[in-house]
Amino acid sequence: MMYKVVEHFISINGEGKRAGELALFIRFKGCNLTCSYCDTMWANREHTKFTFMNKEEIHNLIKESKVKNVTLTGGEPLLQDNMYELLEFISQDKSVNIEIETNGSVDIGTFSKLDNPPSFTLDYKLPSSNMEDLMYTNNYNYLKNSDVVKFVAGTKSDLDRAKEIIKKYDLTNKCHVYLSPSFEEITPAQIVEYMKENRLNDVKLQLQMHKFIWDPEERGV
Ligand SMILES: C[S@@+](CC[C@H](N)C(=O)[O-])C[C@H]1O[C@@H](n2cnc3c(N)ncnc32)[C@H](O)[C@@H]1O
Ligand SMILES: Nc1nc2[nH]cc(C(=O)O)c2c(=O)[nH]1
Ligand code: SF4
Ligand SMILES: [Mg+2]
Repeated sequence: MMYKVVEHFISINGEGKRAGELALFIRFKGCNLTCSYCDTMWANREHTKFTFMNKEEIHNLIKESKVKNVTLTGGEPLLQDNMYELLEFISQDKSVNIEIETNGSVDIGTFSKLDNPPSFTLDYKLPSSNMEDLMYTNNYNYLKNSDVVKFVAGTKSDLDRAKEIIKKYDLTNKCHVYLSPSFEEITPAQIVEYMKENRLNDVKLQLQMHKFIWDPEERGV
């Protein structure tokens, strides 16, 4: 099976549990959502060029990189045909930590049953994304304590909704919970204020570190 890869690069992970650590990023083409704030819409467009890679080539890329942390992102990585087969293959290599950035609309149930399952960073798309209706909340039954549920907020009402969802599904007792500003739509300080006012314990503010280090529009960093 072949997978559509639009870019791969080594950087520090700007997001997630391993933020600040080196990671190899593999970005897959295409997405089923159109979030209002998406910073990688280019990867989702029909005309965007890609390279077909098979599972052995992807595993070789990982081995040759000599980087332990691998982030599969996109686009929506879990929508590639036969993603299960790729994950089954690369997860046999216990020397790598696989993280998957996924949008919260795709069922992660089958992937979480792998022998050595990857860590998921599962978004819950808030109202200002315009994608909330497509969230598949049954996924919260499959969360492991190494996973993350992430809320990208652009408004105060987004934060209210995130608070409700965290409570409704008891997320802080199931996994890590991150709140992240939709870049330049709300300030990190406003999120911290909200966390203080609402005593949001066990929730972490997360900033996209790479957008502070490099030009926020730059690709491949
Ligand atoms: C580009 S997405 C790719 C993976 C998957 N489609 C998803 O949405 O999780 C990777 C992460 O970047 C976040 N993101 C995209 N645009 C952003 C923005 N403008 N500000 C903050 N985070 C953003 C997404 O919410 C997601 O957590
Ligand atoms: N440095 C860096 N860290 C990231 N963490 C998640 C990313 C993504 O686009 O999914 C990303 C990215 O594009 N760059
Ligand atoms: S789900 Fe992810 S890749 Fe798709 S539009 Fe939203 S942020 Fe962009
Ligand atoms: Mg995600």
